[in-house]
Amino acid sequence: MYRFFEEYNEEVTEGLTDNFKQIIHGLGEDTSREGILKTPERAAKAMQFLTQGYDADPVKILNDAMFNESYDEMVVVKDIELYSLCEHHMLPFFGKAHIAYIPNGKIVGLSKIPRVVDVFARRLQVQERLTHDILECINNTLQPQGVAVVIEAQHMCMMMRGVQKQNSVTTTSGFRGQFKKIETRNEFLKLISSDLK
Ligand SMILES: Nc1nc2c(ncn2[C@@H]2O[C@H](COP(=O)(O)OP(=O)(O)OP(=O)(O)O)[C@@H](O)[C@H]2O)c(=O)[nH]1
Ligand SMILES: [Zn+2]
Repeated sequence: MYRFFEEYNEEVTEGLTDNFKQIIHGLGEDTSREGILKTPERAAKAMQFLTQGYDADPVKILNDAMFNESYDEMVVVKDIELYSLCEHHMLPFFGKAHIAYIPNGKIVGLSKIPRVVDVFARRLQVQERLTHDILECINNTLQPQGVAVVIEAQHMCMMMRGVQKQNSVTTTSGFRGQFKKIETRNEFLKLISSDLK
């Protein structure tokens, strides 16, 4: 889901470039200065890159890589790095997602799980909805016996500005199916907190 230069939508790039020029001017900068001359266009492309998740179909990503398999133990993919933008300030929040599911006759290609994380992270988000979007997408598409999502993230809007707390980490989680059971949930939480590599 990584855009290449050719794939930037020209009309969108032009519109965003004009707007970024105004923003930069509004901030008191000289938009004709050499170092800044191309910045509106760079920013327009950067923002399109960071929100490319709107164009992707996470259901298709999962559906195209599902295989019949009788394995019915927990599958855990942990420490998936993620970068998103908070919808309130459009500043980054970033951290890790830990995801598990228990198959119900079908497994999914492992790389597709981080891909689904990226599809939802590369949009304007709040951490709670990001967690929920990933959870529901895997639950509805793979229809496993259970699915669990934990996200730990730091929000630049709480670090660089506003309350200016550098060390707070926000954790959100969601559980479906078998993970509603305390033993299953505990096994997952133990696996994601272990240092086993
Ligand atoms: N629940 C939730 N809140 C978020 C997330 N990202 C940013 N926020 C918060 O969104 C809130 C917006 O609050 P407002 O009072 O409207 O905005 P603000 O005046 O800029 O708030 P401060 O950040 O406290 O200065 C802030 O409390 C942010 O910390 C998120 O992913 N989830
Ligand atoms: Zn914010």
